Amino acid sequence: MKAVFVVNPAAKGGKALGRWTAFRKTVAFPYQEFMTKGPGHAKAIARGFAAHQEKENVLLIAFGGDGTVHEMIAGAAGAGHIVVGSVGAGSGNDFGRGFRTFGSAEEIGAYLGRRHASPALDMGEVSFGDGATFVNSAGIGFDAVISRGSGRSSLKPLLNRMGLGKFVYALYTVRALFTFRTFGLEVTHDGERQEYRDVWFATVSNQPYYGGGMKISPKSDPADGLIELTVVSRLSRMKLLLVFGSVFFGAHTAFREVDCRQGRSFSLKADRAVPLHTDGEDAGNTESGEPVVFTVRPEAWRLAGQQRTGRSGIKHESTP
Ligand SMILES: Nc1ncnc2c1ncn2[C@@H]1O[C@H](COP(=O)(O)OP(=O)(O)OP(=O)(O)O)[C@@H](O)[C@H]1O
Repeated sequence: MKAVFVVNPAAKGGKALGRWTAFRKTVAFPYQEFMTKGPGHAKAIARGFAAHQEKENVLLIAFGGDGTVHEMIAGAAGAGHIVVGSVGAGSGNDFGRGFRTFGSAEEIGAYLGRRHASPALDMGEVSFGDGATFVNSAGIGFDAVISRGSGRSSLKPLLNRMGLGKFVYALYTVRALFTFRTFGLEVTHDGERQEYRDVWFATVSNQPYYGGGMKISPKSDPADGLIELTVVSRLSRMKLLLVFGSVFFGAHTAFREVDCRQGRSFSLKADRAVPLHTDGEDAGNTESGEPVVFTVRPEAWRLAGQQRTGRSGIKHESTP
């Protein structure tokens, strides 16, 4: 198996480059190296490998954050000869909380030598713009506003350099808490229609974690051919803060204002334009009254190493 590193030198406010310089000295197997030049480049590199099947299978290793591995999986989707691995070198690294990642070059060497499992896992697809994908989660509302604000923040590089990257997220959470306007939502799922009022956010998950370690969807399993919807609605600002705090432990699902559902497809129609995120990256605004469909694409990509999460079944809460 051929090993290819795709390095995002800009991840974690540029710290990833220094980490890569040290990491590459520890690599004791032959490899190819690519440096990404900007948004979309990691996807294009993965697409290039996906389009040309050689004799050898390819292990594509993302060296960066969630954005980098998200792009690489999108580019490699459907190519059976590509296995995707990751070394978490970003600020949030939610991918590494839900999926097995490599901690050292030695581990990658061992994987290449021993041919560990490469399970085929699910990916999410979103009918938005030219079509978007997610491996962790995608959603609309309050959390997407935070992703947008913290992603664009001029404070992010500075706080990242100081090792305080997570503060950017906290800062924008508090800001959104005071400025966000809730919305009405219609969800269609399995031929059933559900209406929600005063919605803060609706997130569709493929794995349990998002937002830098919040366990938003505790029962999500990227190997089950299903995705999970979490809708948070009809909460005061203060109670939302409480629910947000409990998300770190996955305890929020006990609140009656948190509704969880499981399925293969969810159509979400908001009554006003709302920001959308895919894997924590800003994806633009949905249009008022226009449905956005979130669908699971089962066994779309292969992960290097045994999958770490995996349970089945989900508690269906009562709806508001
Ligand atoms: N050379 C580059 N210069 C600037 N941005 C780049 C470059 N290469 C890639 N990018 C972009 O950097 C963005 C952030 O990358 P990534 O998500 O990997 O790191 P992060 O934001 O630090 O980590 P995390 O998403 O885990 O918090 C991505 O949108 C990616 O497309």
